[in-house]
Amino acid sequence: MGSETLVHVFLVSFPGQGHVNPLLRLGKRLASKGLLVTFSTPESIGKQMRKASGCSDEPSPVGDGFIRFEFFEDGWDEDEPRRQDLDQYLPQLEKVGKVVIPEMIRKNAERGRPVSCLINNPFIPWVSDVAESLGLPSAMLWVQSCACFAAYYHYYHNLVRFPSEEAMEIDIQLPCMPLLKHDEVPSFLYPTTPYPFLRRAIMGQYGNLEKPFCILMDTFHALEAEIIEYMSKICPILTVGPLFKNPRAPNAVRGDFMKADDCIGWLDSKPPKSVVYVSFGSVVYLKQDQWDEIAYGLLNSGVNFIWVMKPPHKDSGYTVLTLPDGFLEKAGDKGKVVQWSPQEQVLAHPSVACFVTHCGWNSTMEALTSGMPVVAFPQWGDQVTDAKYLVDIFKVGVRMCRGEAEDKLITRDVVEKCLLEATVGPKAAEMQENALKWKAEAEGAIAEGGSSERNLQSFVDEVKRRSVAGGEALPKVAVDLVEEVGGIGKGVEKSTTNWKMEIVS
Ligand SMILES: O=c1c(-c2ccc(O)cc2)coc2cc(O[C@@H]3O[C@H](CO)[C@@H](O)[C@H](O)[C@H]3O)cc(O)c12
Ligand SMILES: O=c1ccn([C@@H]2O[C@H](COP(=O)(O)OP(=O)(O)O)[C@@H](O)[C@H]2O)c(=O)[nH]1
Repeated sequence: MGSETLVHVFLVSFPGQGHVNPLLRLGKRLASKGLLVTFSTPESIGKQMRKASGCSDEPSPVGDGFIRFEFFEDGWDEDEPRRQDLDQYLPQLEKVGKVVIPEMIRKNAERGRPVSCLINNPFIPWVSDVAESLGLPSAMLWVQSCACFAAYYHYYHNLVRFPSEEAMEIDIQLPCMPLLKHDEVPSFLYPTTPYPFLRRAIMGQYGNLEKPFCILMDTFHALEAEIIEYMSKICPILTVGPLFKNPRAPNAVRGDFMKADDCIGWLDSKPPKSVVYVSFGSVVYLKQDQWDEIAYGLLNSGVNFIWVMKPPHKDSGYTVLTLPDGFLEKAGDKGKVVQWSPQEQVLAHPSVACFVTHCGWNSTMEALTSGMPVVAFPQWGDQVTDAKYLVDIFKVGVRMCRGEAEDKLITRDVVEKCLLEATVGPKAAEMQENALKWKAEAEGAIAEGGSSERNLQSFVDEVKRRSVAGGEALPKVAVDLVEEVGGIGKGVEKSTTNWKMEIVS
């Protein structure tokens, strides 16, 4: 069957690695169930994805369906430094996206690929407005835990008292959740957060939460059962995780922004469970003095290690981190420092014993699902909450730090102690056992008849049902979009205005 005859879903992603990965994984899962999936994000990232991962606009087969990429210009020059400032960038994306996404959808319809559903991830809630104005159904993929979703929900609706300037160090009790200490609440909610723009970005999504007909989540029922059940009574939640394993159709389509360095050959040469994998994800940067302590902790513990040292974005304001003098020589064949790793493969490798992680939700899910114990080194946002769950609830981790807000240097002795605790001895064995239990639960969730698999199937059925009911029509009236057409730069064709006028009249 050609890709033209399939029901078509259009995915729009915020341009961050931690957002692209889960949405692309969802795209592959939907494609494997026989849908045509178009994945879209700004061209600035598209360029990197094409170069590092070979993403193409030609449909690539995945299971019974296809996936293709279609990037869009965000209206700014290639090297515009304002992209690093979300308070400026998010309104720009909204202004441009509200014009170019309908245009892309119209063109797809003209080419025999009418779109039946739009799906976005957090930070770009206006995608649901676009869907509504075109008369299309929309869904949102939440890319953090359900616990964090619940915390933000209670904050947004003012249902519970959160830390405030008057009372910073209060504990928080949310329904169906463990008591969170003040520094275990997602840190964007602290009055003192250095990232108020990320709080605004997340809250923006809650302002639009009634528009998507469904909120998909990259988690699974057994992992967060109580809070999933509680929040499901309030919001139309479908848990579909872990998304990163696609049992039906493993497929080479990837969305890395940087080419991964080869780690597998090196790992193959190491004994089973002898390597510590250290990575702080795509956006966290530590300070130089902390970096030095981790370096000495790794050396002093005598473990083998792979350490990801991602170069900072040139406009991020971060200074390039360095390794202590003679570090690589001292580490010798015990250590490997890379710029970007093939993390999924590393976590699945038998030589790896544990994962020192910043506890981003993707890394958290990938670790749990790979049966990998962790050393938790959270910094901000949902990471501090994920660390709490990894250590105290899922019981697969030891805690190395409580977050950036504590402003505490974690010394090399503590680093060494945590690494040893997580790799040798009874605690390591217990965590390993628990991690394998979660791996098995996760595999059950995505297997035939499992909770996530059933949820994904009912989502696909609903998209198909709505697509028949809606007749896959060309976009309907888009009055509020017409006014915006004037203000955009490149990437928007002249015909936009005419089309708007035709549609409206
Ligand atoms: O990419 C960004 C940007 C950004 C800024 C400028 C620009 O031009 C493009 C992007 C800003 O904040 C982020 C915050 C993130 O938090 C991460 O988001 C994940 C998913 O929400 C969580 O699981 C992790 O714990 C958390 O670290 C992840 C990101 O990828 C980003
Ligand atoms: O060297 C690396 C570091 C990270 N990742 C991937 O990048 C994503 C990071 O997402 P996460 O939510 O963990 O953290 P964020 O980068 O958003 O803070 C995950 O899917 C990782 O597998 C990777 O492939 N190689």
